[in-house]
Amino acid sequence: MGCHKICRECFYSVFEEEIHRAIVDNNLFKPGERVAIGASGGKDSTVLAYVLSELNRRHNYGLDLFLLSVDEGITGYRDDSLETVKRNEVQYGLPLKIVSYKDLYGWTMDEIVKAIGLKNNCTFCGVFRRQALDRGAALLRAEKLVTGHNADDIAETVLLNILRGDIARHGIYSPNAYRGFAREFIKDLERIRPRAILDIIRSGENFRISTLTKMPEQGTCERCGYISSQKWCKACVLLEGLNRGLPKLGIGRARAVKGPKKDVVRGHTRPETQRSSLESKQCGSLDF
Ligand SMILES: Nc1ncnc2c1ncn2[C@@H]1O[C@H](COP(=O)(O)OP(=O)(O)OP(=O)(O)O)[C@@H](O)[C@H]1O
Repeated sequence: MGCHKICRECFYSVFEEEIHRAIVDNNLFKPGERVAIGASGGKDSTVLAYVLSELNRRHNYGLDLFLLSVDEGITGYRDDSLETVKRNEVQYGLPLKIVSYKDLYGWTMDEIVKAIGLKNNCTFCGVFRRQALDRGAALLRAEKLVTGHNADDIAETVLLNILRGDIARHGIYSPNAYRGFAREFIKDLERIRPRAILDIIRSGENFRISTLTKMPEQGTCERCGYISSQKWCKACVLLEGLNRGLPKLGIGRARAVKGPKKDVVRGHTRPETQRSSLESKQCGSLDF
């Protein structure tokens, strides 16, 4: 697209056409597939739900689309956004499925925080959310799950993936602190050169994994049957700790669990507003 300035209408059309091209060029979907859209009620997944349902209609992808929301059980946090998702259900005519931590794990996030305090609650929330999306997709009999991510978040993740190798080796690894650092660094770069974000994403796309690198093998958890590269998935380890009154079980520098079992397709959008605070990132965000 280059660096042309375009008006709002043209932006919409270029944006949607780019997504269509990415879907077609990468054969992301097959006609007749059931696709769950991870719908948090936030801007990224709302854009994703809109664009995917629009393109599905416009280009006859033949997809069965569903909205899938995870209710973490945090008083005053998800309620408003669930209302947004319910509005999207009507606006876009997409069936909505809501799964809750309480139903899936027997604990709300409020109850978890009561048991473990505020220190490690992001770990629980993030791990449980990833698996909840996987479980919800299974309940919907969806072959694919799509989640929404904006360009800033993707650039941060590319940078973090580079930094992590080094940081982990030096034993000072703290994921939340480093995401904050990566975010500020990228914002500084963007101020000097607005294209920096897209360049970082492109360099991430060009990464090649050495054939000598041993990748974790994707298997299933012996306990719950959902995705895991270990005997027990991280969600089961954390849950076991909670239920036994040992909430520290599974917290620490254990290997991160892998993403959802379904193929995951991400909608990339640029955020409308720049978030300024280091702390502003929602905890337990979906890294990829
Ligand atoms: N509670 C949830 N229910 C369903 N899907 C979720 C939920 N939380 C996150 N997701 C999915 O993961 C994506 C990335 O989530 P993340 O927590 O990083 O928030 P975000 O980048 O602010 O996205 P959004 O603006 O959509 O909330 C979301 O766009 C959505 O597709």
